[in-house]
Amino acid sequence: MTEQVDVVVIGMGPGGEHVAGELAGTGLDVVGVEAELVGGECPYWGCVPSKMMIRAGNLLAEARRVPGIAGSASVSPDWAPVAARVRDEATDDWDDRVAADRFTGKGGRLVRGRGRLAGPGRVEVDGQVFAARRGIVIATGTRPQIPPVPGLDEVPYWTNRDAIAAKENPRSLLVLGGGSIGLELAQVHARFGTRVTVVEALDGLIPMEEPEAGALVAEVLRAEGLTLRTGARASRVRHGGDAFTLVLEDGEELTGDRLLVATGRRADLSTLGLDTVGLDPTARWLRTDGQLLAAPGLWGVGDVTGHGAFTHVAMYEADIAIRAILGEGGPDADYRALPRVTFTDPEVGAVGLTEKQAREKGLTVRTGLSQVPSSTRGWIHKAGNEGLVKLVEDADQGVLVGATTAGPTGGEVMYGLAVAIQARVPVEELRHMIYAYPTFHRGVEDALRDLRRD
Ligand SMILES: Cc1cc2nc3c(=O)[nH]c(=O)nc-3n(C[C@H](O)[C@H](O)[C@H](O)COP(=O)(O)OP(=O)(O)OC[C@H]3O[C@@H](n4cnc5c(N)ncnc54)[C@H](O)[C@@H]3O)c2cc1C
Ligand SMILES: NC(=O)c1ccc[n+]([C@@H]2O[C@H](COP(=O)([O-])OP(=O)(O)OC[C@H]3O[C@@H](n4cnc5c(N)ncnc54)[C@H](O)[C@@H]3O)[C@@H](O)[C@H]2O)c1
Repeated sequence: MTEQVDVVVIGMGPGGEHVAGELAGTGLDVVGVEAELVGGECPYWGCVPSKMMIRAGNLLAEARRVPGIAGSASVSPDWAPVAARVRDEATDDWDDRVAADRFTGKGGRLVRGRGRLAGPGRVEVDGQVFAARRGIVIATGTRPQIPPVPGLDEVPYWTNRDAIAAKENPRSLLVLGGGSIGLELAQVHARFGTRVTVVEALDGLIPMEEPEAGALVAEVLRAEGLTLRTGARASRVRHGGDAFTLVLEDGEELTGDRLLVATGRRADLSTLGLDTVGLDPTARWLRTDGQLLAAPGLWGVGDVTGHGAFTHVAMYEADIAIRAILGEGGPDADYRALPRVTFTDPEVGAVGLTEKQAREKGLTVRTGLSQVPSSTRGWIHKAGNEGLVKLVEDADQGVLVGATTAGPTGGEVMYGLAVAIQARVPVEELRHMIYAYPTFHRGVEDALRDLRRD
């Protein structure tokens, strides 16, 4: 039995839910297919609960900064309210009824199960086949990429899902991977009293961002008592007597009650029936054009496209696909000003290219750097003022192509620079505008002054 509908969306995470909900709201006959929870990784095991944990950890850190500035404070960390908030407020105990009702309330039809393509314009879910008149959208996200470390597949390691669902914070935690997931969760747990060790294979932390930002975060984490091993590869993992042992290539052995593997994420295209529409099921990402089209009548949005594993990218791409499916047209996807925030403390905001990426593109690069502690606001702020602003200029064009803003509210400070990069505001123009005193974003003015040819 084949059922005719207008649109089928496979995967109802932030990207898929947005496409499906908006299109259903226009009166189209939309089927949303979801194998797990409507809402996807972000609200149940990602952004939202992790940021609740970070909010709690940051409160503890702020309280510990009271001495010398505002008297004294005694802090007794307790994970119970954090775990309760994650259960009760963020995830409804991992129940997606509210999200499912939100979609069906717009007129959409939710089909629970695993969807796969069954030829052009057709999707199969557990034997049920839907033929889509207007289009199909693949929004199936990513899952953790587990590295081939000997022994790892035999031990009960944590992924982000276990870490988010944990009712207790462990006494000690090994974190494999010093990217966003690893560092955000590492710092939170350390602030709650867990002994944390981070092992990162590359030479610095958050290696996809500017090395200055990684070095700054490393300095702060070390000062907070975390043990960091960068440029370190695990050669074996063991588990016994309730403890994990990570053996590094240089022979060092690290132990912990829990092991969190946060070594990146990957899309799994192998089970989506892509071969039935002439696409490569062994590809790393679903390749799309500027309108997010992967093949005639087939769109891809979100993590699965490989343009940046962020909820805001999924939502942005969803909007483009919605317009394309409705035949409204509109500009192609433009990732020049793609913003990222690693929600460590200091927060690391970043947008556009890093200096290295700009040089690899053959641009004539000038960089400018300023330090938050030497700005007026940073000096006033005192404890917890670590941070920097780094700008990357295309010197031939006289415009910024990248920026990093680490520090208190670093993610918010980044916004103005994202506008500058997106709108190609001339650096000369940025140099001659007024920056409110004494804000953290005045560090941008200092960094502009520092722009020089290297
Ligand atoms: C710990 C953590 C913290 C994060 N923090 C942030 C943050 O602060 N800010 C930010 O922007 N991003 C953050 N992210 C990333 C963010 O969660 C993802 O970028 C976002 O969820 C991607 O949305 P998506 O719709 O592409 O995919 P997903 O959210 O992965 O949703 C895909 C959905 O598709 C379903 N699915 C897969 N295959 C099928 C199939 N064949 N049939 C039916 N359904 C299927 C899955 O069950 C899932 O529900 C974080 C991620 C993690 C893990
Ligand atoms: N604040 C945010 O927006 C936020 C937060 C968390 C996650 N995310 C998204 O989720 C994605 C996945 O997060 P992630 O932290 O898993 O990936 P990541 O790519 O950010 O970092 C993974 C890190 O693990 C390292 N690594 C890989 N293999 C290793 C090994 N065998 N041993 C030691 N280190 C190894 C990598 O060099 C890298 O630094 C991020 O890229 C990001 O897009 C976003």
